[in-house]
Amino acid sequence: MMQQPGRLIGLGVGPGDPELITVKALRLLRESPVVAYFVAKGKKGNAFGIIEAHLQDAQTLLPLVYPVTTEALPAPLSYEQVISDFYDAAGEELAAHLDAGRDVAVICEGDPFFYGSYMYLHDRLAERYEAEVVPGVCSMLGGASVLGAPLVYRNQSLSVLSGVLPHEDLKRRLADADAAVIMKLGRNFPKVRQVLEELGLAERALYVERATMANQKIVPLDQVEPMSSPYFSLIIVPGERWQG
Ligand SMILES: C[C@@]1(CC(=O)O)C2=NC(=C\c3[nH]c(c(CCC(=O)O)c3CC(=O)O)Cc3[nH]c(c(CC(=O)O)c3CCC(=O)O)/C=C3\N/C(=C\2)[C@@H](CCC(=O)O)[C@]3(C)CC(=O)O)/[C@H]1CCC(=O)O
Ligand SMILES: C[S@@+](CC[C@H](N)C(=O)[O-])C[C@H]1O[C@@H](n2cnc3c(N)ncnc32)[C@H](O)[C@@H]1O
Repeated sequence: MMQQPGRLIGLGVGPGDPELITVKALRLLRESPVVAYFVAKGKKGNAFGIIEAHLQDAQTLLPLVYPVTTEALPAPLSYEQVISDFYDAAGEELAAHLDAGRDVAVICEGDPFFYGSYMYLHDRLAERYEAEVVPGVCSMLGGASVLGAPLVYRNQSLSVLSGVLPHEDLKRRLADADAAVIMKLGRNFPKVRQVLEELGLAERALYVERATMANQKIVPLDQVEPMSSPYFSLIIVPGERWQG
């Protein structure tokens, strides 16, 4: 008899505070024989840290270690090719478990479909296997809550921007925004702050590192050490308050 394949599950585990995981994510995490997670080389993994207390001995752990995040690559290697090969290999690793009939939960910090690596596995596997995605509280909402910053009033629109954008692109998009969230700071922080200053937005902007995590840090934007900003930080430019 053909083995019934396992299910691929993208599990959002929230922005850091272990209590911000959903009841559904926790149930599916406990029920999954295989738990996969992305992690940078030499790190523990932010998503992993959120859920590790719930793991049981019988569960198989599958760390998916990024071959590169910020390191320069020797020619002829390109970042895109290395990353794409890595996702292909990770997809096949998961497929072996799914073919053997085992469900695989891929845990994701925040929400799986909001800049989450799970998306690249989903794109590779969701047509071959049954896939379920459980949304999570994303970092910008965790960030807004700890910063005490209502994001958008009435008919304002919110722009979510990547700090990786070049200076001029970022400036144009921010100049047009009612309210904005800027993700992916890290080495991009000095450029992002410079753009906010040029637009006169720096005073309205709020900065947080590792929002809702145990080592969360909120620092006034003008006091952030330029090269100390971690990748897991973001900036919020809240919409102008509506005096309703
Ligand atoms: C290259 C760079 C550019 C960029 O962000 O675009 C980039 N990651 C960078 C840095 C970095 N990444 C991580 C750390 C350690 C953090 C720590 O542990 O403290 C550091 C910092 C460091 O190494 O110093 C870990 C990490 N990253 C992702 C997850 C999984 C997840 O969140 O799901 C986790 C682990 C989560 C966990 O631990 O749970 C996910 C993504 N990271 C991507 C790209 C995309 C995948 C590649 C692609 O397809 O391009 C994707 C999927 C986002 C996307 O596609 O949007 C940027 C350099 C910026 C710069 O120039 O400074
Ligand atoms: C690869 S994306 C993952 C986003 C995640 N899937 C989510 O739903 O928020 C990583 C970026 O999300 C932001 N981020 C994720 N978690 C964060 C947190 N707890 N505090 C601040 N920023 C965070 C940072 O801007 C970081 O560069």
